[in-house]
Amino acid sequence: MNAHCSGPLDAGGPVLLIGAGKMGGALLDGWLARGLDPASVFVVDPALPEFTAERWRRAGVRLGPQPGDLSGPAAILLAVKPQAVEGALPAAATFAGPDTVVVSVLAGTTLATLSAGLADGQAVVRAMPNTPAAVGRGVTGCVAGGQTRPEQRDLADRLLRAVGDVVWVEDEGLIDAVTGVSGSGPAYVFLLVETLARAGVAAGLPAELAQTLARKTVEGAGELLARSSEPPEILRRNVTSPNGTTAAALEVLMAEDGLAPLMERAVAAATRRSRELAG
Ligand SMILES: NC(=O)C1=CN([C@@H]2O[C@H](COP(=O)(O)OP(=O)(O)OC[C@H]3O[C@@H](n4cnc5c(N)ncnc54)[C@H](OP(=O)(O)O)[C@@H]3O)[C@@H](O)[C@H]2O)C=CC1
Ligand SMILES: O=C(O)[C@@H]1CCC=N1
Repeated sequence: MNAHCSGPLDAGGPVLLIGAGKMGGALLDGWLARGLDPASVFVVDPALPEFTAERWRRAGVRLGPQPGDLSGPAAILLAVKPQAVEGALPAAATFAGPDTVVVSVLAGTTLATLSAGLADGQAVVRAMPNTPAAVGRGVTGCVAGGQTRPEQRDLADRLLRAVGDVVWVEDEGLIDAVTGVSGSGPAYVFLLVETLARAGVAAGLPAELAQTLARKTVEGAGELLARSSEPPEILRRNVTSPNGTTAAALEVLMAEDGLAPLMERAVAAATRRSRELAG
């Protein structure tokens, strides 16, 4: 089952989200959009803006549970900043039961760090989603800790697959590069829109028109890529007439000092930062 399949999402028990900012909020919105029963969702986040809190409260999500309100949820989704992990793990440990799977989306926070803050034998999954999860179009790379039973891994998979595609790796070391490509990747695409619009202005377009054209172009190209079975290279070639305008632009972008080495450096920097966050 994936985000595009029918049938409401069923976690088989309560789900507790700890940290409901940009990523946690995107996951929660994705779950609700996929039909997860709001009454089974609990949120701990002392910093929720009131309009967001009110929207979720009205949807039936339960905010600010106390330990007596919830014991041993099926899953705890940890989505605080990596720097806040030490404050959040004790809360996760308080709510977790022996069968709870704790799924962390924290960049650079290792399975070992998570396990050290939880009860012995607690099932843990380290996941790296991305914000298109909010519209059911995310992609998440995950690795399961050794104590995680198959049905707990399946639950983590269901929660993450409800908001997009999911890939599992066996080697935790790969999650840093997953972060560099897909976790951070949406930002590179949004930057592309911004810079394409600015380049349009530099080429003589009014700013608003340049922004519309850049945004619609990336939206349309993404949709075409999503719907086509062709690899991106063929889609690129389909735009490129011999000796035409695209060829002129690609000569710049595909030069030795063009986009490829720049993207390689960017992804390497993100990957390195993810490793640094692990301490
Ligand atoms: N944004 C993204 O695209 C992605 C983010 N991630 C990961 O997701 C995690 C969250 O990132 P993001 O959503 O951007 O960050 P946000 O700051 O938007 O969200 C984190 C939320 O958690 C709250 N919080 C802090 N401490 C606690 C606590 N002890 N208990 C409950 N809530 C707490 C924060 O409050 P306050 O503001 O007061 O600190 C904030 O509201 C990070 O670890 C990041 O690495 C992973 C993939 C993609
Ligand atoms: O920038 C970050 O650290 C997080 C992880 C991936 C996307 N945002």
